[in-house]
Amino acid sequence: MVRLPLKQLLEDNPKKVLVLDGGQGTELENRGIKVANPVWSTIPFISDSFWSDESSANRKIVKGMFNDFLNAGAEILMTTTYQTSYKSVSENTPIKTLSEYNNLLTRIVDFSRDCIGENKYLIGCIGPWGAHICREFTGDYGPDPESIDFYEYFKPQLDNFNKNDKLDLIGFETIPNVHELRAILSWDESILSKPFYIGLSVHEHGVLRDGTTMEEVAKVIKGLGDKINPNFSLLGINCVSFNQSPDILESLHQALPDMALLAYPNSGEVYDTEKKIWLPNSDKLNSWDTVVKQYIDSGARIIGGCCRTSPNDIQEISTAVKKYT
Ligand SMILES: [Zn+2]
Repeated sequence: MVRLPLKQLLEDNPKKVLVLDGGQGTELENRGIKVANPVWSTIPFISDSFWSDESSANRKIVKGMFNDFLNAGAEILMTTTYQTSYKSVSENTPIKTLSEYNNLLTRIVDFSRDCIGENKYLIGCIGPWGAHICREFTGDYGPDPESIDFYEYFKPQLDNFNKNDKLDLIGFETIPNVHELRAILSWDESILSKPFYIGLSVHEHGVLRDGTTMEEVAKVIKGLGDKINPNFSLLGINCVSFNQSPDILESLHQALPDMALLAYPNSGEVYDTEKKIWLPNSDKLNSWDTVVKQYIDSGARIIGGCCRTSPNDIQEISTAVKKYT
């Protein structure tokens, strides 16, 4: 194998910080793919022409995105599978059976691996239950969140990703709700047999979108003691406010000083939920240089960008990571 196993790389090189890619869904949108639909950035992979026609326009766009993130310095990249759960796909596309679904995921992973080559790390990205019901930024999972069968929801995507050696890491992203966090952390190696991380969806006031504090998050993890799945490799924050993200990561570091962390915030623009557009942030307090330095001081081992971050942002992150490691 060309790559060291990711866990080994991080353990053997305590100073190593990996540069992640940027916001794929919004980057594909910038490049002309219409992602406004229930499976969001999965959409280019649903059409047969993506797979049958080497010169398909969407194929060139996705390949170009990976290329530009690589050239900007990304060392670990994601599959574009945030809204590719079996439930979302089978309810909203012509792909209906489990075998068609597995074929789709395998094709996406193969394609992504071909785009990035054997030397880079590949994350199998999985969005939260909230992405299926459009609640990942409220954390509101209804009146009876305890009764949600999270395992049933995630199982088809997990089973596929667990078995795929082209993936180095599974990434649960934008987890906004403590019930979902508890569910994921309750799964043992028979359910999650590959290294995985959890990216939390955190409010700018520093609590999970459902109000759970970072101390409570730490309590959930510490409470598992020896029962914690040894594949649980990193915890962090994603799709959070650029300005607030260094403080949020530091509070996670205070609560869990031994945990390897990761951070990939939004670009610093602000989403206007009424007009449904991104506005420039007139109060951008930080630059990537200062943010990255603070992340590293707080124990971050993987740093990148989430929604609206582009290859230019990844270039700035990469420069800062080189400067501070
Ligand atoms: Zn995002």
